[in-house]
Amino acid sequence: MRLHIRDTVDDVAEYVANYIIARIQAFNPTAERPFVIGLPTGSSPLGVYRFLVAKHRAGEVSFKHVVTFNMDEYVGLPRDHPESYHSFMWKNLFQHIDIPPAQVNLLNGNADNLEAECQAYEAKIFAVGGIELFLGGIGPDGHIAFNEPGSSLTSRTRVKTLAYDTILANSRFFDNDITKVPKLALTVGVGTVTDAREVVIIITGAHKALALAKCIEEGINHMWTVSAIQNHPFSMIVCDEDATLELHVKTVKYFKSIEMVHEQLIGKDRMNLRGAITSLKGVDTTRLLSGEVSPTKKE
Ligand SMILES: N[C@@H]1[C@@H](O)[C@H](O)[C@@H](COP(=O)(O)O)O[C@@H]1O
Repeated sequence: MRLHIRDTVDDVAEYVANYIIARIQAFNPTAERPFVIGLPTGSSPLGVYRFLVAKHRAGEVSFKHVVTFNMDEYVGLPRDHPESYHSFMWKNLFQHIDIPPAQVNLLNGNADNLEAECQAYEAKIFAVGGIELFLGGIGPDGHIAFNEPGSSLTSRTRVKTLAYDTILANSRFFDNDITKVPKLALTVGVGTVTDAREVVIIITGAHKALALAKCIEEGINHMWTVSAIQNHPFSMIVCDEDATLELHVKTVKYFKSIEMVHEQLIGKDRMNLRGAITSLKGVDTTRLLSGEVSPTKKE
């Protein structure tokens, strides 16, 4: 697992958006081979979406061959309700980019048969060849999508009862009235997320510091469902300084030093792994870490 620490929430958003753009471009998607991405709602990805829209308007990225699957949706909330995740995604991302509507997938929380809706969603993900990159946020209790504490770490898309903490946290979108917050949601499972070929998680704010520490410094635990990404072969967390408050100094230093070496080796071009390997040849990595030598200056 990689951890990238950025100074502020805006820096996190810019980093993640640039990373996604680089991944789409490196993938070089076509109509036959689209880039499939899983997307979250909430305040965590908002800056990322703003940045993606700006880059799209500047002609730097196209979503014509991108297919999306959103993580979750409330049950029983009308699709056009301002707080439905459907409304959120169209308002903050989809209506501003060139993605064909048929390539947008959101769970239908008003389906007659919710179980069948969840199974069809999983089948559709499978049919397009799986998810290339799943972007996620977390709740302060470490839940990913609506996989509340105690959820199975192999869970699939299903109906979930929301935890009281989540209802309370989300009441800010419903006039601070918990009675207006839906109590059920459809959500992808932890297993659905970790089946993606890459997982990128945004964690910002001091209120999520404990969750970040549990996710990184302790074992995999169903009470902090995001910790399941420890088992993922290609996962990354991007956090701000505030979110590191509960981490050991040693942990922060470790991940910062790893990133420093990484940056020195491959610079801004994070896709250029071939270049990184070439630059590594003949370089003393211990001296590289200390800043004594640079990857390009071989002796
Ligand atoms: N189901 C969503 C999650 O997918 C999201 O990660 C979480 C955190 O939201 P925020 O980013 O606003 O803190 O809220 C909800 O519970």
